[in-house]
Amino acid sequence: MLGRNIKLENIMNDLKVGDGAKEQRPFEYLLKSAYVNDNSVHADAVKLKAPFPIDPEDELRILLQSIGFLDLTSLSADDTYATISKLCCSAVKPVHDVKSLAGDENVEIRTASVCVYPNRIQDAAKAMSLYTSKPLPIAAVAGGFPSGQYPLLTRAAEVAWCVEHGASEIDIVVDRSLVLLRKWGELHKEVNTMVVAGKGAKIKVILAVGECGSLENILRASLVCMDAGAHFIKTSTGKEVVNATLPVGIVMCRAIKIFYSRTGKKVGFKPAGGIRTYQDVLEWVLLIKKELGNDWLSPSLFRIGASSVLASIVKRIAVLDNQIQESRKSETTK
Ligand SMILES: O=C[C@H](O)COP(=O)(O)O
Repeated sequence: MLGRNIKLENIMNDLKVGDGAKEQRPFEYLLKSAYVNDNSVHADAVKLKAPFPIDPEDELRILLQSIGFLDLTSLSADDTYATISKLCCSAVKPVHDVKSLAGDENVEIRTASVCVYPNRIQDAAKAMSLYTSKPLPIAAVAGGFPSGQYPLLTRAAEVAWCVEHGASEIDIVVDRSLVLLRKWGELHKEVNTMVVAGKGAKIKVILAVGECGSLENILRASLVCMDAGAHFIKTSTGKEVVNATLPVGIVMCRAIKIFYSRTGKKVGFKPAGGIRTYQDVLEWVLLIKKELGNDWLSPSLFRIGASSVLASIVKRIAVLDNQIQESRKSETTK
């Protein structure tokens, strides 16, 4: 038996709220009463759309920091060693020297991890060893990615296999039918089984929000996945028609906040899928700052999953770097 079979109604009775006091209401009550006001969430999301203009030095700092949040991803059916090697090379040296920074600050700019299919884990490990003496974590997708429509036994075995072959982070998918049919006990069991199979690896649970039916389902599924042991909750696989959106991000962050206030446990958040531009990244960073605060602005609690946003960030960094240097020059010649 790979996982502990925990009954949802028995699990949360003794959880604590943030101040250490006992939470009286059981988790099941919280789950049943969890409610989303869709209109107000959508209105809050619109406010995140207009954070510009930002001071160039602040923007540069945020974009450089955001590289460190990236799970630099390649999840294509035609990935080969060559693709993964290129990915790893970009991950360990994502930008050329930024002249407006001190030299040693440049050395620290790397992505949080690389994210690949299980069969490419060893390619990533090999390539990483060629490019750096301090390899980045390798994340693998598993658990019947991207659909989750496979037996739990093989999905859990896939998680264990990935860990044995060198992945320290596993991005698993949920079976969307359990969310749509609100089978929360079964969802809890599935996620917990895969967490246990990961033997301590960081488990990011992908809800595939575009296929969850409603914001309320997303809120409830987020709570269940965290209670089942998810270290991160993640929006999307990148393969759904609708992937990461700001309203969904708000709801998932609020679930993280509720869970934290009940348990004192900080669960991470990973938007992924369709994040393509540096403006998207700025919006997600702002969302985290507003909803969860600066504590979450760290790779241990915030990741961005993206296969093709890095080029946009790097291009913008070069523009800002030039702009800052020009303005420093003109300051000194005054
Ligand atoms: O987990 C990451 C996603 O697969 C990335 O999606 P993307 O290719 O739309 O950036």
